[in-house]
Amino acid sequence: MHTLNPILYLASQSPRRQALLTQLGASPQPLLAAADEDVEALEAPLAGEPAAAYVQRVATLKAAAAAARRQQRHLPAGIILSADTTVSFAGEILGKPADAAAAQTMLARLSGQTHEVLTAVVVENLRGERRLSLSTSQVTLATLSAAEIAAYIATGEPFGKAGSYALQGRAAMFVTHASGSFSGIIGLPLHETATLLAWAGYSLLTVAT
Ligand SMILES: Cc1cn([C@H]2C[C@H](O)[C@@H](COP(=O)(O)OP(=O)(O)OP(=O)(O)O)O2)c(=O)[nH]c1=O
Repeated sequence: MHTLNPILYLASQSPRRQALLTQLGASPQPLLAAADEDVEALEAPLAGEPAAAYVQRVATLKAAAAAARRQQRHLPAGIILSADTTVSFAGEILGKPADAAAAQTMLARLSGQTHEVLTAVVVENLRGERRLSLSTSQVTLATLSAAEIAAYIATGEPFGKAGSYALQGRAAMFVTHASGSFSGIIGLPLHETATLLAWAGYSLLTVAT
């Protein structure tokens, strides 16, 4: 048994995105940046940039960088998928915390409040055409004590996560309400992703003989 699907390159170092795609039955191949490529620079918000514009711009930059990387490495043609997730609260972008103090500040701000989680996903087809989808979800956190925030940071979970928490992890106990896309909150909105993959000619349900 084999599928007729093209190669699917995942332009992400996130094991969660890999796992979420695998959950759909896809077989993504990582297409990672070289050590000397300045990936962090891609993720700097512009002054006054709205969160929705920011995630869409960064996800698009990630896809473009991956497409260039594929060509440089003379890898076979394939579909390219990238994504970017951020948290938006009170008009501000809350990205990944730089350190424990930054995580503490973010979690204290999000405590007892409702914020938005935005994920943009970009797919490039075999002809080099790109499509993007934006997923926006709302998450409400319980009021957190200083001790709870400190203990949560000590678990290490906030690091590498936009907004300094992981809904798929221990922070689930802090979430009183969430609406939107669960997979989008944790890094890859799967309905939107499947729709983009279908557009690009990557089938997730039909298996050829
Ligand atoms: C809010 C929230 C974010 N996150 C994560 C998803 C993203 O991986 C991360 C935001 O960082 P991103 O820059 O979107 O992604 P990444 O750096 O992990 O991977 P790459 O750029 O290589 O694709 O925050 C969770 O895992 N759970 C959550 O509940």
